[in-house]
Amino acid sequence: MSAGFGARLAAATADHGPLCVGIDPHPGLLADWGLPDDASGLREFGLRVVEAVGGRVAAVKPQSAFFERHGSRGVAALEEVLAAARAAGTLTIVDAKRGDIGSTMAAYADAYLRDGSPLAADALTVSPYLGFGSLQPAVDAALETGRGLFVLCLTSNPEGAEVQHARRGAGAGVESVAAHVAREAAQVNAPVVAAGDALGPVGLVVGATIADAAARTGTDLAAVRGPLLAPGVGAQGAGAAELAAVFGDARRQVLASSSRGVLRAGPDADALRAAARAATDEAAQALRG
Ligand SMILES: O=c1ccn([C@@H]2O[C@H](COP(=O)(O)O)[C@@H](O)[C@H]2O)c(=O)[nH]1
Repeated sequence: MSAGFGARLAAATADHGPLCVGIDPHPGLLADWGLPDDASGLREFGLRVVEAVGGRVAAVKPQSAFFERHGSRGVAALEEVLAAARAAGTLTIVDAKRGDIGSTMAAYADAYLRDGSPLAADALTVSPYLGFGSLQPAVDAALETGRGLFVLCLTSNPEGAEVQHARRGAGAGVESVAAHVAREAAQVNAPVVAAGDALGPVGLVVGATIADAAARTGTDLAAVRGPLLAPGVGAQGAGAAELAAVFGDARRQVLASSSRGVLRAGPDADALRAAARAATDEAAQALRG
């Protein structure tokens, strides 16, 4: 891969708009689509989404949990969906929220961020709650291979606040956990951006549902100089107004993410495409206007 993830994502959003379509094969959606709740159903579901929106949206984001439900066959289906998205020229983000001590994190990095791995994606969601430093092997792999990370920062669920808004440090150095995560990501991105990339490889997950939490926690999203993955659009209730209000100055870094909001239009490919187009237009108006 020649360009870094931040640069590739910036190019993809310039071409297709700031939307990522989540591939979340919920049991209920599989039933609505007339597919069995087994590995063959997952595979068909994922491939139909890629067929409908591949080459038309900036990225797709398979949710690993729904594939893991069906064990090794489910993971094999995820591998096929990733390969199909790659073949369609669409960026892939595996939403697996991995995080562990450094040596185990290195194994996760090998699985999701190394050339030739069957689960390799363009980016991976990771959890910083074993300490941001525990993510270093994944940061190194992302920098080496031109891939990216999205680190959980201010997640879309209300329970996230009890950890992410908590204060750490002492004296003048007191800051929220979310602000600390953002500052650590900014430090990795700074040299990459200084070298000319539009965005660095370490992004954050910041829910479109968090209202004014970035300001309340002192989290400087624009300063991260990395992409901001914004789940919560559609089924969780956020739309254009929320995207514009949450991200303010950082709005050009945002990749809005919608799963059920698009997937409920399926299984018809034209209907899926139309739902993705409408969600893209709404996000573009909120974030690029
Ligand atoms: O803060 C977060 C982080 C990840 N997610 C994931 O995004 C999708 C949302 O699905 P919708 O159907 O669009 O609600 C899902 O895979 C979550 O695990 C999130 O929602 N919030």
